[in-house]
Amino acid sequence: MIAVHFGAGNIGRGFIGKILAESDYEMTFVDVNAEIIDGINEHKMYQVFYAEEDRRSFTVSNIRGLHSQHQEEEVVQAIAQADLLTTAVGAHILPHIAPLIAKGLKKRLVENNHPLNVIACENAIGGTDQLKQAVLKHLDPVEVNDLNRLIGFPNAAVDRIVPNQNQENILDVLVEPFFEWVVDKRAVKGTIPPVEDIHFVEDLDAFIERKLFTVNTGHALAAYSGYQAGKPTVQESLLDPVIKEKVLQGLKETGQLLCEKHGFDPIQHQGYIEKILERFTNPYLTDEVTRVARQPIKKLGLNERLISPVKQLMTRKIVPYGLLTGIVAALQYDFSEDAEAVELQKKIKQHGVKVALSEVSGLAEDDEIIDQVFALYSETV
Ligand SMILES: NC(=O)c1ccc[n+]([C@@H]2O[C@H](COP(=O)([O-])OP(=O)(O)OC[C@H]3O[C@@H](n4cnc5c(N)ncnc54)[C@H](O)[C@@H]3O)[C@@H](O)[C@H]2O)c1
Ligand SMILES: O=P(O)(O)OC[C@@H](O)[C@@H](O)[C@H](O)[C@H](O)CO
Repeated sequence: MIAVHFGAGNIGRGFIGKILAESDYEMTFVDVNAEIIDGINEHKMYQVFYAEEDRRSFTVSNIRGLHSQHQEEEVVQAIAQADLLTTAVGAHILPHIAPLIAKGLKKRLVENNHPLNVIACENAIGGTDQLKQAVLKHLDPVEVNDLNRLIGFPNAAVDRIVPNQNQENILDVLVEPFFEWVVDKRAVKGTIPPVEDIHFVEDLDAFIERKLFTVNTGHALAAYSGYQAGKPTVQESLLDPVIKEKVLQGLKETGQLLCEKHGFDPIQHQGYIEKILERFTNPYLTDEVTRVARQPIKKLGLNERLISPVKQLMTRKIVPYGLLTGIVAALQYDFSEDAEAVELQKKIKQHGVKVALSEVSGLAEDDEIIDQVFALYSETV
């Protein structure tokens, strides 16, 4: 079995690559990073280490690398023959890889009648749908018809904390032991050759909102508050009782939404929150706040971890002050090495908080959320 995976970064190597290789897939990693691709082709293996006392290690082998810009023909050929296509590049990169994926799928539709599934393993609601829409732009009506018959685009939720790496060998990855990969069963075409650790579900919406609005909302609250308090890592941020309380408040608010909307049991959900806080404070991981806070413009999007739960709670007549305060902290994230943070600060300076938030979130300028955020923001300056 052959898997083509776009994005040989932290999640690509530390999560997707490991799981697929363990299920006997031959992995073709596609990336723009020549150093990583050359390393994969030179060593043909790497190690995944678990962030735990025993530091278990796993060898991932049967891998090769292709450069997405310099080896287009090889990538197209690989897609034409693949049994599974996955991505972990960042949701904002999906439109950039869509043309090459489309080329590969066009060739495949001519040469290969076997169904194929494409799974975007990104932190986004409907990440695979976004990729499919971007791919469709490059196909003619007959190809679209064939694609809809033979190519599945199931959405997915992926969960494993993989921080920025500092390993001696650039291919090796230190990851937390916990992981969860949940895929929407309803959108699968044909069958995906067995992958032991994929969990197929009929109700992905509940799983993905639970993950994004707990793990990623909690993470974002910890990182933006931690950054404001001068903490270098998520681990250190959560040692501060004031920051921990802010995270707990926000997760209490998203928890209320998730339990009401999806019927999660409140006691079990509390257990889920506690387990996540334990994961955030894993002493064997060093997770920089600037990784978790990265791309604040994306994170302030309408369907994202902060604005979406606030919007849904406000529709239910609940004003979630913990999350609103988190949005203020995100608006104040001014890390100079993060291009989106720089752009956001520029927008705020030029147009003010209300216009800037409206632009990045897609909320109308007179939306109640923007008024609430503005009031809280004004108290801090
Ligand atoms: N790291 C985590 O803890 C974690 C956990 C769950 C989900 N995710 C999600 O996984 C995705 C990847 O995150 P990551 O932490 O692995 O980031 P990363 O930066 O480590 O990896 C992204 C990889 O994509 C590559 N890339 C960028 N543009 C490309 C292009 N045009 N073509 C091919 N490759 C390209 C980069 O070179 C890099 O190797 C994101 O959507 C993230 O939200 C991350
Ligand atoms: O990857 P992002 O930027 O969407 O979010 C940063 C972190 O919250 C995220 O990478 C988590 O570590 C991950 O989602 C855990 O499963």
